[in-house]
Amino acid sequence: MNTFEYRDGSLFAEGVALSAIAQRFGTPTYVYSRAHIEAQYRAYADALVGMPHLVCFAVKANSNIGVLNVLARLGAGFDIVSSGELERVLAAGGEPSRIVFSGVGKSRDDMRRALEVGVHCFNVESGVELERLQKVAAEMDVKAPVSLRVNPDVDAGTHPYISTGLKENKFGIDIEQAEAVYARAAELPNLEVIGVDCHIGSQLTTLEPFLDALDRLLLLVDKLATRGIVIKHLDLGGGLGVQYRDEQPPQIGDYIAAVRKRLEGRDLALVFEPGRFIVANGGVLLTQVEYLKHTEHKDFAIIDAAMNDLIRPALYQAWMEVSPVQPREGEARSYDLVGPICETGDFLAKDRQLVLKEGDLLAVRSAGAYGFVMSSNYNTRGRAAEVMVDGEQAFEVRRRETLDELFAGESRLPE
Ligand SMILES: Cc1ncc(COP(=O)(O)O)c(C=O)c1O
Ligand SMILES: N[C@@H](CCCC[NH3+])C(=O)O
Repeated sequence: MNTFEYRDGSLFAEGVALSAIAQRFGTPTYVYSRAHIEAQYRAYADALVGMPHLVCFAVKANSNIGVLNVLARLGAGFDIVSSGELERVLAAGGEPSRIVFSGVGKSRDDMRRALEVGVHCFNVESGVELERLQKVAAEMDVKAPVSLRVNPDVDAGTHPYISTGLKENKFGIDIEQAEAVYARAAELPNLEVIGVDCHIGSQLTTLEPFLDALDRLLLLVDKLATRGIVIKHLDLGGGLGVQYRDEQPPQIGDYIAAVRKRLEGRDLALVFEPGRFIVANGGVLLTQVEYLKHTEHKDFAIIDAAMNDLIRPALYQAWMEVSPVQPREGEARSYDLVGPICETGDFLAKDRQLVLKEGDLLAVRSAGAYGFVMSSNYNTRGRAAEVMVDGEQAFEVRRRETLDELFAGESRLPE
């Protein structure tokens, strides 16, 4: 589904021209499409119809409260990794009983708050975390629902920084050790074992690694059953890839059909934690050309968005498609699109054939996931605004950060 399309020579987000958004809210600005986010969530949920399931949006991919609210209204669950994300979900109207809590470093405060509001499940990533959770739950005199995140040692075939299911990664419990840790969990009085969890990586473009991991999890579920440990749900994490350039990620329907087949005859509910799939192609980063700088070796378009706004190209050498908002006629040149930050790694795209003039608007596509959430204040740049388009209307769901807000909390030393 493509919600960003040209009409009469101008790029639109649903019914709103991106040029109008730039005029009203300035640049750089993230622009999201409600219709896209809803359609992607529904595609996941619809594929699972007839099986007990929970689609928990991975909040780390885009934690804007407007975005979370759109999903909460559809009845989505949420996958969180901090109490900050927990508070965002609550502020957005998310249902605590549909929250799963992932992450290798949950603090005692994180655990207390999640137990207080009553999350669906803790995805526990180590034996030491399990012992801590038992202690915190005992102090509160409650039972904590628990899944162990196992590391199935499969190669997701994705960028090494976003691959999480290999033995050498910090995530999860080695599948070889999992039975013993489950046995311990079953002994602990303030824990209730309910699931098995895994997440092997992000931006996967083939199904095999998902299905290999699932097969390994099912073997574990059977072994646990012989010990009398009954697993109620399988959490297969997120990770389904999207198209940034010419990738051909699997269709959600094919993925779920393959999962369905493997679960036939079993009494298991399913949990998924998709992030990128729901939001990546539902967002663009809108930016303006400040200068065109021609050197003997290169043509640079210096734009007002930078690596602090969108770090994916610098960090993962990620390809982000760039489209002119109002394309011009003329002879294209090969531009590197670079920001104002004092780093050679500050680029959003390289060697793009474009016809540009100073002041032109550009849309960096597929920026709805791991965009704003990974932004920083490097070079004392305020964070971009975020706008949600809903049909013919555009709402500012986060205003541009002012310098006052940026400095808040800092102070001089006493005289
Ligand atoms: C535990 C966990 N769940 C879900 C996700 C979401 O992944 P994706 O955005 O690739 O769907 C991640 C990020 O990779 C993760 O670490
Ligand atoms: N931030 C990464 C994905 C990380 C997934 C989180 N476990 C990206 O932009 O591709």
